[in-house]
Amino acid sequence: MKVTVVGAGAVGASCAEYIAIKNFASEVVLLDIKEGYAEGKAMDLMQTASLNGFDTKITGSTNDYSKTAHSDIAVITSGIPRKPGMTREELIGINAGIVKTVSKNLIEHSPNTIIIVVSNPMDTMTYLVHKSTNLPKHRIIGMGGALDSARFKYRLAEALGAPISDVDGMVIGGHSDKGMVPLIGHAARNSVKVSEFLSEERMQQVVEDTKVGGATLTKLLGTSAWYAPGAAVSGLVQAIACDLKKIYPCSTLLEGEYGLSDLCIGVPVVLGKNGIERIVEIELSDAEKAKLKESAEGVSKTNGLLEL
Ligand SMILES: NC(=O)c1ccc[n+]([C@@H]2O[C@H](COP(=O)([O-])OP(=O)(O)OC[C@H]3O[C@@H](n4cnc5c(N)ncnc54)[C@H](O)[C@@H]3O)[C@@H](O)[C@H]2O)c1
Ligand SMILES: O=C(O)C[C@H](O)C(=O)O
Repeated sequence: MKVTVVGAGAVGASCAEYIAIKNFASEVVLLDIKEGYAEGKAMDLMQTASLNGFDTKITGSTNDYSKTAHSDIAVITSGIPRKPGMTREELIGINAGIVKTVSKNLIEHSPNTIIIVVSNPMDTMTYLVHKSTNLPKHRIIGMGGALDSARFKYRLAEALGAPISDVDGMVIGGHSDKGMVPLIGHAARNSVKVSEFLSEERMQQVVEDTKVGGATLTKLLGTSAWYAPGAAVSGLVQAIACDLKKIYPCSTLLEGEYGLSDLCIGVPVVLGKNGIERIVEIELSDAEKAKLKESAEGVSKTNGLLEL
């Protein structure tokens, strides 16, 4: 199992590290445009192998895509991150050009690869990969919901005073400050709805804290987060590589599901060896449907800024 990660920055390196530590891939190639950077990150990570007990071989490449040939899975983390006060949507001008070039280069050397898009604004970048390549839809996956759901669970556990392993919750919709739809009505503490434990006000606070999860960290760090994003990507990669058939909310091209079409947005999907093996349509309340529709309108508006 060969995995390529393009963009050896904060998220790309974190993602490579988690993939290696989980020890399911034979090879991870890190590629970056900055001279020597990916090679340096790869060497540093390889020097953790005996300490962390993994056998995955990590190599680096400065923009040489021949090294990525025959990748089963390719992750795109190349592009600029936001600074405090910015929205993800403001990154479109620079990142669209990068994502378009990178996906073209990847497919040239790995025509059968499954692409996971991470660069922001992620839903629009995922849509761009659809529009600019001829990959089938099940092989183009946007990562956002897995991260947002992890943050939702963190906030739920905090509010409940419960261990995170006792908590279940999912965030669908666009990966944006305004567009996320944390499904609080479905969230549970070991099968008991969280509304049994939390007031309406506290639940709303959890929802709001979740939606600004990325912005909160960006303000604290001066750039956007990388540990949880890297871990979330590694979860998706593992589900595909090991054919786990796990459900994650991922950004995928909708063609009528949830009453939406011609955009990529986060909905629950089953991930296995073929990439997105099924879009799962869950029953939503009228309020949740309205929020998803509003979120989709936001994503479509950003998609409208693409030069296709
Ligand atoms: N979808 C998500 O949930 C999520 C989570 C975190 C970050 N992100 C996004 O991921 C992207 C990367 O974030 P980061 O913190 O790792 O940034 P970073 O600046 O640390 O790393 C980005 C890397 O991309 C490289 N790069 C730029 N252009 C390239 C090209 N054409 N080819 C190859 N490499 C290129 C840069 O040299 C840099 O090393 C940002 O757009 C950020 O907003 C998304
Ligand atoms: O917040 C960001 O800009 C990065 C990423 O989308 C995140 O949610 O951490």
